[in-house]
Amino acid sequence: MLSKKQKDLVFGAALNFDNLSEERFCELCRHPERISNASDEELTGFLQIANALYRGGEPVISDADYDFIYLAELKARHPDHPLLESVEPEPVFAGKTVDLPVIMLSTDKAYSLDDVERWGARIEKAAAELGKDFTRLTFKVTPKLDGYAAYDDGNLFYTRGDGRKGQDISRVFERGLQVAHQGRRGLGAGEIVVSRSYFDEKLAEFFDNPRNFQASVIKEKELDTHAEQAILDHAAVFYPFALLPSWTGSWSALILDFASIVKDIWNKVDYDVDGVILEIVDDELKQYMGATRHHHRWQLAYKENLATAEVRILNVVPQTSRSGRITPVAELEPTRLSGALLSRATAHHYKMVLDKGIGPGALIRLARSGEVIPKIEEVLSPAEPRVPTHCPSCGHELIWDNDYLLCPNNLACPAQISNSMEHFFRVLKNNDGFGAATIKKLYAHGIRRVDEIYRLGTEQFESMGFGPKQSQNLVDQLARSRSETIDDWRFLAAFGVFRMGLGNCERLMRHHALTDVFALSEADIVAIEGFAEKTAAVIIEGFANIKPLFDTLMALGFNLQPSQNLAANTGHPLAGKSLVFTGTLHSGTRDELGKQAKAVGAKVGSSVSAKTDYLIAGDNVGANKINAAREKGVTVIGEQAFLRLLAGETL
Ligand SMILES: NC(=O)c1ccc[n+]([C@@H]2O[C@H](COP(=O)([O-])OP(=O)(O)OC[C@H]3O[C@@H](n4cnc5c(N)ncnc54)[C@H](O)[C@@H]3O)[C@@H](O)[C@H]2O)c1
Ligand SMILES: [Zn+2]
Repeated sequence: MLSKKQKDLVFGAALNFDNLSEERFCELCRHPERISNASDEELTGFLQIANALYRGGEPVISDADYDFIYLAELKARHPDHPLLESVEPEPVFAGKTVDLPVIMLSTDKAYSLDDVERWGARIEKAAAELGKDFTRLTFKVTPKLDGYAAYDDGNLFYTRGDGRKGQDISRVFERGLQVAHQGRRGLGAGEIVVSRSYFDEKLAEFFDNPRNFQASVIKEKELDTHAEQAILDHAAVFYPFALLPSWTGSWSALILDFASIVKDIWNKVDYDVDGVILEIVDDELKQYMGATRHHHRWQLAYKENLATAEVRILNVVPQTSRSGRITPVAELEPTRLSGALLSRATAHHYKMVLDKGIGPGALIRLARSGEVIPKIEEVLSPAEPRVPTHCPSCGHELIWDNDYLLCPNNLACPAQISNSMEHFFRVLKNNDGFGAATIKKLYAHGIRRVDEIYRLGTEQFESMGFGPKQSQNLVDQLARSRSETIDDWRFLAAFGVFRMGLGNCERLMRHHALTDVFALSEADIVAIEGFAEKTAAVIIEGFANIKPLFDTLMALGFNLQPSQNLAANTGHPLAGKSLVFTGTLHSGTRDELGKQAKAVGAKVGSSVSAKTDYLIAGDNVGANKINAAREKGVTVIGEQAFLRLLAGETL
């Protein structure tokens, strides 16, 4: 149950327990996994209450749980939900709100270098649009203070509130709060923070956590004596972001040394820090990029997800995959890791199970990777492994295929057939309701192929034990999956041909039309970059195997979108494009880069015309030249963007 103080925070934030009883709220706190069964009303109610408690200094769940479980659930259900698109408000205490001098937003979050690089690519694009040289931009990295956000305009002091209206808390300066580093007033946005070492030494017995303490500093009522003392001791201060220690440098310097820069900045201050903030130092570009309702596009919070845990394996069970390979799935002592409750992990294959001793009782180290079921990377203490001899699904004898155990009974193995059907709908993506449970039921009623599913009507679904509403929904979803457009490469990938996942299908179809894939020779496939000689024969055999099903489904009719690049006839993003280089380049001479571009099928010209696709602008290019190119409809890109295109990536 919640304490009186916590309940006051909820009511103070104009929330109540109408949609979600207090009991249910507490139940969902204790059992995060149950949030997936909560209704939408319960979920949003839960988030709002948890947020009000967090802002009021009484968090009931960890930040990682909040982000990775509860908020993630809302993101998965309703990516455009208004709660996700605005700043999470602070509860309004009894006082009145005032307009903030500037809008204070939240931050966009990144948890991997990939996320950071995607952000960089957006900045590079914006820079090119403004005719700015990306390589010359300065980036700044500062510690992300985990305190209480506030704004100091030199006259009044405000809380962040909902980002647009906050509360006047000027009183805390009257109480003696200092600006960090004996800074002056009026330095804008920052956070009220308390020294980590001081908190541990002097405050930990009186406050649950620093957040709890920070919230107490701004309370209207008289200050707790410990809080008062912390202010007088200058352990609690207002830290304007402008005074934070920082790293600055170019994008390439940042990316090259990312891990050590982050580590260094992270540990620079003796305050709670929950990440680092990356931003560009260029007012014009910042203004150009602007903000969503939630965050500035020129700023990014990088957080780390370092948690690992030592976990005991309870049992290892074999699972037959779509391709017949047997996956070893370890059942674990349920373990909480950066927010998620994990109870299963997979080993790569049975060879690894044997080599590393992945058996019941083994101790492993798990790291959270963003996948739902993590992979076992490290075995700390091995145990006797058990290797199955027969397929857990069909009972057929298993054979070894290199490192893998394989069920060769692919035509009649229930697991392989069901998983293939499930795979089809999952890859197609434009449908709902054909998950494992549905497919299992269909299999039990004799369904073996996807085309059979497409022929079912509501009556047949009902006769198989689906309710009337669900039956209608399944029929509607089947119709939807045939009427909504599907990229042709995605359609091909849904058949699950060995080695023909989404990436390879897309690559293949930049060169060949869907109807031609069954006539391809090994040489045709090997000629495409990214396909190895060894796999070409397997791929052709795989296509031959799916041909009957493919033809049947095509006859049913799907709304397929042919791939674009057929005309250029090589898969490369620069193929068939005309380029012009200008300005000082750093990664090679104009001639060298031109040659490389030609090698992938680009045409290189010396002056810009309406036929030019890309103007690659190095350093020291005048704005006039860039504007003139743009007026002709030419895309202006920087050297880095060009290098990425050259490497086969898209912008
Ligand atoms: N545990 C819970 O119950 C609970 C509930 C709600 C929210 N949360 C946590 O709060 C987070 C969202 O809070 P948020 O909206 O404040 O977003 P945020 O965590 O992204 O923080 C954004 C804020 O960072 C601050 N900041 C700190 N250092 C900065 C720097 N160097 N430069 C610029 N700004 C800096 C600014 O005040 C800015 O407003 C979630 O990720 C979640 O983890 C937890
Ligand atoms: Zn089998």
